[in-house]
Amino acid sequence: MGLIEKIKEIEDEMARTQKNKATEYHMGQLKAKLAKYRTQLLEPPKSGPKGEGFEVQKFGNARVCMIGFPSVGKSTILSTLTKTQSLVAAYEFTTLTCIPGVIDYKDAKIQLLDLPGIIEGASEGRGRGRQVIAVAKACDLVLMVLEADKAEDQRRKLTLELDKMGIRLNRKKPDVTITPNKSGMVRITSTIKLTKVDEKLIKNIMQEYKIHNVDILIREDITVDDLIDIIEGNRKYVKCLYVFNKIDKISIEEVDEIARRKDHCVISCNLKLNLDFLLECMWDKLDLVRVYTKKRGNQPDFSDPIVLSNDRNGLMVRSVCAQIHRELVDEFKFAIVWGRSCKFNPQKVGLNHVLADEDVLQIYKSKTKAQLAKQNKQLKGTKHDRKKEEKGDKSSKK
Ligand SMILES: Nc1nc2c(ncn2[C@@H]2O[C@H](COP(=O)(O)OP(=O)(O)OP(=O)(O)O)[C@@H](O)[C@H]2O)c(=O)[nH]1
Ligand SMILES: [K+]
Ligand SMILES: [Mg+2]
Repeated sequence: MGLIEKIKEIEDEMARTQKNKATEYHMGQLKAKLAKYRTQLLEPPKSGPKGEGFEVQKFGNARVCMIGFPSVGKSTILSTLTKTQSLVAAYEFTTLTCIPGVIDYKDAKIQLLDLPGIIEGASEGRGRGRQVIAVAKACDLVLMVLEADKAEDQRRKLTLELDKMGIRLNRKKPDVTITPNKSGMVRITSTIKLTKVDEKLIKNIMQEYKIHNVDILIREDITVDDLIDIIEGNRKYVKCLYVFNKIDKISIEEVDEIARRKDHCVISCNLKLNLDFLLECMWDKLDLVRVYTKKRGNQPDFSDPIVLSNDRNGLMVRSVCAQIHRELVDEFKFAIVWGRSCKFNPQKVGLNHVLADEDVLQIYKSKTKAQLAKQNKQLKGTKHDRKKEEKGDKSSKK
């Protein structure tokens, strides 16, 4: 039996099983089994053709991709927001590969990826769904593009497909730490009351994974799925913005209601409606921080910031140095900062100072290794000369 069939079998059994307190433990075990098969499915094939991925070179300060059903308007969005033209047509699967474009926004460059449409069953290999979803895993933000009049159904299906491939949208990694011990048992500590799992259920799951010697520290009211996510360890927590396109097809009342929801943006490419707001939403969601560097006595270059990602690189001065030059962290002496991250303006700071958007930074270096070596050489040289002179003095006195 292939993996897909095994998965199907467990899914069928889960659908058949009534959900109640008595079946809770069995359901937990089924979920763990399912997760294990799905992880196997995610592993690249050991032999045979790997299947063409959609590798596109990273560019710019952040990467955003568009995921959606066919013909929801992904290519229209790319062609509208960037200088790149991606083929737009009324038939499904117009786009067959990954097409990158660049959005210039607030001095930053954001790479936007147009992708083929995906359909139900994508995670199990229908169409090029698996490759498409793999791209989403490596992005800073997913735009889930939905057709306004079919949006809820599309959203539910897409979320499920992404979920099956280990992508959790707009969620944080559950606060659970599992550390090995030598006690020969599973020890569970929780800092808050657990209402969705009990000790027996947790131990059942651990047994399913054949994990016996661990301490589990739980700091939030987790579900079985959260626990499995932590054990599997390969989940990706990705930000998502729900983009409702073609709002020209629904009523103004509906538009108004959707527009008020968190992480939602309503647009119409045809009517060129709200596209500026889409950019603003993307920018807010990406949460990028721009830092302008300046040289002593000069004005900062406000057109060319160093862009830091709030979650990936961290916001410390150290990250800026690392982006400028590999050795700058070692050569760093101190920096002076103007801006919102400071108590005083300007302020002298070290490598661990946390920067804020639009800060201005002036870095002072200590001498580089090469400079130090040169200095040493010169010093040696002068010592040598002095000795010579001294010797000369002595001999002349003789
Ligand atoms: N009514 C309406 N139609 C739109 C809008 N935006 C795009 N379309 C149309 O939707 C159709 C599909 O657009 P595409 O941009 O090719 O869609 P896609 O998502 O890239 O499609 P695939 O590449 O096939 O997955 C085209 O006929 C567009 O003109 C809109 O805001 N309103
Ligand atoms: K299309
Ligand atoms: Mg397209």
